[in-house]
Amino acid sequence: IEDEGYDEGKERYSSSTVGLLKLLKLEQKFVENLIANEESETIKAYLFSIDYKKNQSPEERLEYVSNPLSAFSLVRRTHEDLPKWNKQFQKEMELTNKVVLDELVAYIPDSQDFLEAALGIQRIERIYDLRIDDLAKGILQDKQYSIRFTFRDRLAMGHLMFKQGDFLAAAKWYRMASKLEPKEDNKILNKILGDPTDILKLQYLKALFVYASVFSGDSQNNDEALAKVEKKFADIGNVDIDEFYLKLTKPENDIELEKQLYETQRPSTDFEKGCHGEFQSKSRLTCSYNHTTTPFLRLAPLKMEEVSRNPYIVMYHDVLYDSEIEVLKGQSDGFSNGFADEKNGSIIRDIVARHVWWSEESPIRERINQRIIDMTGLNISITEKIQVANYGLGTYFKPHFDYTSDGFQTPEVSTLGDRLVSVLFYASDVAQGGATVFPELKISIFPRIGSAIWWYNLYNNGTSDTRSKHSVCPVIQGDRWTLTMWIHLFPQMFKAPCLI
Ligand SMILES: O=C(O)CCC(=O)C(=O)O
Ligand SMILES: [Fe+2]
Repeated sequence: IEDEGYDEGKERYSSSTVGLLKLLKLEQKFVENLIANEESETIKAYLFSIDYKKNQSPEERLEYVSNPLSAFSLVRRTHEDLPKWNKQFQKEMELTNKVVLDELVAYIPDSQDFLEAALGIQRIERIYDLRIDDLAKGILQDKQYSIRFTFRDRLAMGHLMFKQGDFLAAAKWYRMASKLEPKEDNKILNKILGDPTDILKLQYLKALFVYASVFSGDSQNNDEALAKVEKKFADIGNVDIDEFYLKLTKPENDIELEKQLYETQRPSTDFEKGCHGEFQSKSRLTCSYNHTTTPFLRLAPLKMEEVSRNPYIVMYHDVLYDSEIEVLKGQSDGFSNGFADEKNGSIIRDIVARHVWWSEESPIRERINQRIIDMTGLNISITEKIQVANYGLGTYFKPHFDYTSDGFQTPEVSTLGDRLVSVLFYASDVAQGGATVFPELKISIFPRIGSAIWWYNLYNNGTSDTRSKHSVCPVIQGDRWTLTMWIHLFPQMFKAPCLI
């Protein structure tokens, strides 16, 4: 992460489906500029390698970027391959629009974005306890998707995990790459993108040896093991490597190896259990129509479901309308990039794309404000902002608190007090993953379009309630949209005097 420094101005395509759609569009523009020369073998090979023609309609495109495997593929091939293809096209062809191609290539994902995409895949694997061999084959939890990781995708995951020092994961990915290697032995591809077979062999063996050396106690840690292995391999010739690799990949040996690689199991944390949907659903508290919080509700009561009584968490259904969702998604032009975990040494919890929605005058904003008042009975100051968030490839939120003693200071807090209540609207369904989890309370809530939850972050006396700790599980498959508002303490002075 440190390599290139963190450049906030750069597009983070992988952190939101909005970003990924932009990237897909970029690739499609690139293709459109080649179509005139469609007969060329090189272009044919390129179009084949990106599975062009699959994503014609907006629905298909959204589906494509909502799947972590195809999303990763997209980021990888635009980052790694596109510049090489471009170079080849420029050299080989009489293209009228060479400048356009160069211009498009200038916007490809950088290595930070590429790494974020790999970390998203890793996060899905870890948090949902998936097997890498399943993932590579398009099996996500119990669902088999038609999308598979290609040879180069698998190899790239291996390299990135290796670089992260996760040698077990690297070995698992290299193993999966080795299974596709002969089939994708495509001459044109290898000529233009390079033939990584030798690298695969070497890296696969290195990853295995490093892992085994630490696992067996031969080395104290990864660094020591890696140093030993590098030294050993420096003396070995290619013939030995080939021989070793051949042995390793023999079916009978591979089966044994597979067992060993997947042997160790780690118990799930409470957050992860929540993500798996393992928490017992609380015996139904109450489901009812709320027609008392505000006078308006007498006419149009809201569907309310208590999630927890102490601390109080409540869910409302059908409180955000499709027409409103359309409008708030339309705000996505102003999205700021998602952040990585680490930024200037301080932990940043937010890796999703966010947009702060300030426009107080909009009638929609007023309606949503009113609905928040109807649901909570609290006083919303006009200076409170609403945030639209859109998630991307395996993006999530670490367990955190919304009150600002968790290390966050916002200008509102000094004038409005701490964040008493969090209100969260779900502006989409999520096909797989993406639950909101309260690990201390053993509660998880899976997004349902149009629903909202709200909860207290502070006790009645204004001090922090640590039970409000919550997190967002990585999205596995889907397009997650939310709307968040924090209601601050001071404006409740007269609304709910007993609070303070
Ligand atoms: O989207 C969610 O489920 C929760 C988001 C959240 O925790 C936050 O915005 O602080
Ligand atoms: Fe939060």
